[in-house]
Amino acid sequence: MTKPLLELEDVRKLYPVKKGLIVQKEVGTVRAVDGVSFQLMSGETLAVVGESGCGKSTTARLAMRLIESTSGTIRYDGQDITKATRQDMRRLRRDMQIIFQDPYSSLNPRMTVEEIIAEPMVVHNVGDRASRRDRVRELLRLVDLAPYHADRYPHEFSGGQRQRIGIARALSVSPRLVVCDEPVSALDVSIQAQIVNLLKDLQKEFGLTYLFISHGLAVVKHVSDRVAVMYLGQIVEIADKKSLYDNPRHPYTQALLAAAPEPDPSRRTAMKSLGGDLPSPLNPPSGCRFHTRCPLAQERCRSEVPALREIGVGHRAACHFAESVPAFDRFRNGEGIHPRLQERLALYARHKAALATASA
Ligand SMILES: Nc1ncnc2c1ncn2[C@@H]1O[C@H](COP(=O)(O)OP(=O)(O)OP(=O)(O)O)[C@@H](O)[C@H]1O
Repeated sequence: MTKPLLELEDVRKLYPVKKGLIVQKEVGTVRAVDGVSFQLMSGETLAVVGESGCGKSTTARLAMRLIESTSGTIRYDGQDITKATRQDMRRLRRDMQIIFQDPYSSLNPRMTVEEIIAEPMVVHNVGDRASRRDRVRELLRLVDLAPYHADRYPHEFSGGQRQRIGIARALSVSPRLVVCDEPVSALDVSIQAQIVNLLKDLQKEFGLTYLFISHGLAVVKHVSDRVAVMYLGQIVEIADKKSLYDNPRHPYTQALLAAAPEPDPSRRTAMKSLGGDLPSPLNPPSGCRFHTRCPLAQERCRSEVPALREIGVGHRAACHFAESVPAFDRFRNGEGIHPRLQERLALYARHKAALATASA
């Protein structure tokens, strides 16, 4: 039986908002992450998906304790890291590495590829100069680059190659947990699949555990074992991949699936046409946070907060009507679909058609 490598229990990150020129007064709180709980099992990939601003990156940074949580417990390999000392954290950081979204800005342009990849080994005092040199070349081969690339600079590489360098750097200290913060979002669609496949191969070879952050469900379909969907700082649905894609129970997950069948750049506009703007985490709606955009919302959704409850084996959703939300298969075929949602989908289809005409 596998053990959780990472556990978050009711974790919150609140940012006070202050105003005033001379005397600063607290005027509100941004609820960036608001009561998030999940377990990430050793060797699995959990994808955290949601629109921009829903708190995915904050969750990732909290998990690695790159930022301090306001409340809640974060356990890494059974140890509560919110209470870990600096020294403990230094040791643990070697075990948890991060791959960033933008391969253009995350590599220091003044450093050679060798220096970039070796940097975590230097920071964590791993090996001597000669062994680090060998390790860099071995890592370059692992990510399908050539050993002679070690002496070059980042600007000499394409986006996909730079991301391979970022991956080699993360793996240089043999971590167990790798946080992948939108690692393919900045890349061409044709390159995305190559990087996703590389990450999957490396996971198999080294038994890595991935926390994979993405704003689109299409990207994580091939890489994840389980998926958590976030909305305004909270997880609204979490399930194994098959249940989530075949039988999404939260109207927001359904909207994400309907609006973004493939990773295309018009996605965010598409979400707008599905149900208004994303509310601010500074002043989130009462009751169910999704009620202001939900085509199925009823009176109680405005006042009663839905719990994230079990609706199937390992499948949890935070919707008062999770059991009665139309099944996605029928939904996809246009039958049994709620009229208001149908209207929104028609609007989306018109919007896409208009985009296609405009770009023709
Ligand atoms: N240091 C900060 N101070 C105040 N608010 C913050 C801070 N960091 C993040 N936030 C807010 O917290 C919310 C969640 O941010 P976060 O970056 O985690 O979202 P995200 O889902 O990762 O979005 P993106 O995909 O755009 O990175 C946002 O509304 C953001 O503006």
